[in-house]
Amino acid sequence: MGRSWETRKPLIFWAAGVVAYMVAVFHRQSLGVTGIDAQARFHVGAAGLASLAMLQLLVYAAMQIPVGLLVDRLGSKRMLLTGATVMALGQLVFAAATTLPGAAAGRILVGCGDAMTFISVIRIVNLWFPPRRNPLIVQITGLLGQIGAVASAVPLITSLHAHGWTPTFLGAAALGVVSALVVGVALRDRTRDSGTAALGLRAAWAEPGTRLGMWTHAATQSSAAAFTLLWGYPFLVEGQGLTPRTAGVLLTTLTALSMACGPALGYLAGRFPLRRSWMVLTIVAATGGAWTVVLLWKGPVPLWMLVLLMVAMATNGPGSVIGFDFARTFNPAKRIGVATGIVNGGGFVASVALIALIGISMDLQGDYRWAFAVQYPIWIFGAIQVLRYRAKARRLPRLRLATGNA
Ligand SMILES: N[C@@H](Cc1c[nH]cn1)C(=O)NCC(=O)O
Repeated sequence: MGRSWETRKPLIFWAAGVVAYMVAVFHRQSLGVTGIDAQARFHVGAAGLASLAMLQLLVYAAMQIPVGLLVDRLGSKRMLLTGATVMALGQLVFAAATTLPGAAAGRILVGCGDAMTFISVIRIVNLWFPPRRNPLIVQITGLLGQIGAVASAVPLITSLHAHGWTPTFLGAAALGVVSALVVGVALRDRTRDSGTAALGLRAAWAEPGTRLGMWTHAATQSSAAAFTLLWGYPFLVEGQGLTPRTAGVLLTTLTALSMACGPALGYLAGRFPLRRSWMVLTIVAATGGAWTVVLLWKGPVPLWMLVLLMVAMATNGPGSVIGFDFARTFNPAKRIGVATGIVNGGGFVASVALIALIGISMDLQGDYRWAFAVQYPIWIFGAIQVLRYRAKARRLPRLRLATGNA
């Protein structure tokens, strides 16, 4: 019994964290899938709806470093429980809200609780699994989170049409109870860190490997994130003249391919840790290359080329996870929370900035081609920073971490 518990407990703890993460992604996506009803309920147009989504993402991004510090001090279990409770509260507020400020308060709470979840799960993986298996397990965590996103659409829309707004979001809030119960019963934390938060933050930031991870996350994930979270559907329907159904199929294809790509990249990153930065640069180049063909195409882009664009962007989410692997291999376990927070925060700040820049560009000149061209500075600057911090990380002597190289 003792032995089998010892071998099973990492899996049980991780599974509890994954349940919490899937519920968090369900909450995160709940505004997107109920957007049309939200516009009617809060008397806002597309811009008002986009502002609510951006607000939630901004709070998520802004919370990454404080939450990372708290994860290091309080452990994953407390943070996952707090995150589940705050998100449930957010959905309660959203269920009752009838005005835009009320809705905004709900989305702020959801963004805040969501911010506590992924970092806490990454810490469970880092502490309980052997280093070689970390990249694959973190990829599978991301993949299972995507299932939470896909699974949110049908139940929420069905419930919205059958029972209406308030009961649907009360139901979503109740999921927080499930998440808290699973974490409360199944997860045990390892010992807490005794260092000070300020020292942890300074040390994690000073480590070039952390910033290598941050720029990896920013350069890889922003294109697909902006596409799936807001601009993909209007680009495909208004910009390319596709039917809503074909646009939906392409977006689903992107998510499905991304889920298939995760384990493959996780395996490669674990097997060839010294080639991780090349994987990152290849992903950025492939994404930039596919977009360049699409943006330069005269007239409507053929469907096969749009499919190739989806294939290239499908590598973005899994590629971004390599950033967390840099954080892990270049930082000791006691500051893994804050290092992961820096990496995750960088990726989401870049994604929010890209979403905003595409919107501003569309308002100014109305052409999707020019609007999507705002991605180039992010890719180019991101790739330069990856090369720069890779060189810095390689120059430092590495005594401590087996795969601490780029
Ligand atoms: N880049 C994502 C992870 C991912 C994996 N596959 C697709 N996306 C990320 O940063 N996740 C953080 C989170 O809170 O979801």
